[in-house]
Amino acid sequence: MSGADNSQDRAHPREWVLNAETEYRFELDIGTSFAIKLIRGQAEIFGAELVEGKTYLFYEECKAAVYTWIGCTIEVIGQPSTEYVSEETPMAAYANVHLALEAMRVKTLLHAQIAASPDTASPEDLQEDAENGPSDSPRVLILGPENSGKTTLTKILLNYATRAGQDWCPILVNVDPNEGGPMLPGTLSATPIPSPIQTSTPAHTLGASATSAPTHMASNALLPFGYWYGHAETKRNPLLMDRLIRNLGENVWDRWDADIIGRSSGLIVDTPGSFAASSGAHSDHRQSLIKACIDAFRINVILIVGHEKLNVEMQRAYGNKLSVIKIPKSGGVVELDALYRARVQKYQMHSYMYGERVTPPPGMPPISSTQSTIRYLVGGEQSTDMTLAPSSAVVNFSDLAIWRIGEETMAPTSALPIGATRVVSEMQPLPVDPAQAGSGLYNAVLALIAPPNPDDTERYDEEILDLNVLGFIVVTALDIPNKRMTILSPSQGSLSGRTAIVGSFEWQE
Ligand SMILES: Nc1ncnc2c1ncn2[C@@H]1O[C@H](COP(=O)(O)OP(=O)(O)OP(=O)(O)O)[C@@H](O)[C@H]1O
Repeated sequence: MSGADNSQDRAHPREWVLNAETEYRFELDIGTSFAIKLIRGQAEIFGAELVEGKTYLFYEECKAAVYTWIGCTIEVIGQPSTEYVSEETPMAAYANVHLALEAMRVKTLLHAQIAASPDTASPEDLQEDAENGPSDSPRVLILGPENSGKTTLTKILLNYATRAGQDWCPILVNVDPNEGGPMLPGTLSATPIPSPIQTSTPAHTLGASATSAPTHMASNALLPFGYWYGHAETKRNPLLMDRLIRNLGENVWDRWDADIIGRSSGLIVDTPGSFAASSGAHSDHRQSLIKACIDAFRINVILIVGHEKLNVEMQRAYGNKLSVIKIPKSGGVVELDALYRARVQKYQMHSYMYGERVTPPPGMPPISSTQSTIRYLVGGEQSTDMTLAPSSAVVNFSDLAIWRIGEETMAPTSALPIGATRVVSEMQPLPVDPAQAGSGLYNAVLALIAPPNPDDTERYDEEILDLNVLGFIVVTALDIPNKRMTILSPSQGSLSGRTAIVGSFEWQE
C-alpha cells in the first residue's frame, strides 16, 4: 500500500495502491465533492464493484470505503477531511455470512423448482434435494447499537447477493424511520433490489426510489413499497411502528406468493439503533418491535453487529428457534451525531424535490461535454442532467384530505362535549383542518397515500394506517382567509381528491 503525498496539489489526481484485503476510507466535509477511478485490479464500495476506468463522484458529506479482495490501484481527485488505508476490516466475516445466506438461497430455489415441476427434475437434482433436508430462504434481521454499521452491512449483503449471478432479487426492508431507506425519512419500506446499490451520497445510502430519482438515474431507480410512520424516533409511536411492520410483512409475503426467485432470494431487515438500546425510558418497546419484525418477516437469522449483551439477550430469547450470530463491527464506521443526521435528512428531502446538482472537485475533467451539458458518473450512472423541476401549486384546503395519526388536533377544549376528556388513541387517524391556527401544517412534509376504499361498506376506522405511500409533498404556505395553501411537489399531477398524512418532519430550505 502506498499513500498519497500530502503536499501535492489536491486539484491533481493522486494514486493509492491498496494491498489485498485492505480498504481506503474517506470522509467528506460539507460542500465538498470527491472522485474515485479504479485504475487497475478489483475494488468495491460496500459490496458494489467499481468498473475499471470509470469515474465515480461522491458528495454531501459521504463517508465510505473502497475495499479490495485482491489488491488495486485507485486514482482520487479532491480533498476528503479524512482519508487512510486500513488493513483490519471485518469483510472476511461478512463474506462468510454471505456464503451461508447464498447456500440457503440455492437450496430453497432448487426445492421450490422441484416442488413446482417434479416430473422434469433430473435424478441428480432430486437426490440433492433429498439430501439437503428442509430448505428456507434467508430472512435476516440486523441488530446493533447506533453507529455500528448496520445499514452498511445490509447494503454489503444485498450487493453480494445481486452479484452472485443467479438473478437474485432480495428485498431490502427498512424499519429505521430515521433513515427511510430508499424513500424519505419517516417511511418504513420494502424494496426489491435487482442490482448492486451504489454509494455516492448519504441522501441515497440505500438507493433512490423511482419516484424521486432524476430521470437519468431511471436505470437503477428502485420501486419501494412503504408506509408512512412520520417520525424519526421509534419511541414516538411504537404501536404504529408495530402495525406498519406487520403490514409490510404481509405485503412481502403476498408479493412472494408467485415469485420463486424472489422468495428464494430472501430479505434483509435494517433496524434503528433504538432496537438495541437496553436502557432509557422507552426501552421496553424495542422488545416488542423486534418481535414484530421476527413475526412479520418470519426471520430465521439474526445478525448482531458488535454488541455482546444484545447477543446474549437475543440468544436467550430466540436462540432455540433461529440462528443468532454475532459479527464484528467495522473500525471504519463513523460516529454520526444528531446534527449530521439532521443535515442528511435535509439532503434526502431536497434531493427528492430538486434532484441533485453536484459540483465536481476542482481539477476533474468531464467525461464529455457539449455546450449545455457536462457528463459525469454518479453512482456509476452517466448523467446529463441531475436536477428536477418541482411544481409549486396553490390548492384549496378542500382539495386534500389531511390526516394525522394518534395526536390531538388543535380543537379548543371548549369544543369538546361536556365531561369529555382528550383521550386519543395512538392509532387513531384524526382529520387535520388547515384552517385551524396551529394545525402544524406550515412547512410540514406530508405523505400522499393510496386512495381509501371507494366502497363505504368496506371502509374501517383505521384504514388510513394501512394505505401505502405514493409520494411526498410539502406545505410551503397557508392562506387561511382564502382557504388555500401552496404545495411543493416533485411532479405536476393534480392533488384534488388525494389523501395525505402529516407527521413531525419539517421542510428546511
Ligand atoms: N468501512 C467504512 N469506512 C468508512 N466509512 C464507513 C465504513 N463503514 C461504515 N461507514 C460509514 O459510517 C457511517 C455509519 O454507518 P451505518 O449507517 O452503516 O451505521 P448504522 O449502525 O446503520 O447507523 P444508525 O445509527 O443510523 O443505525 C455511515 O456514514 C457509513 O457510510
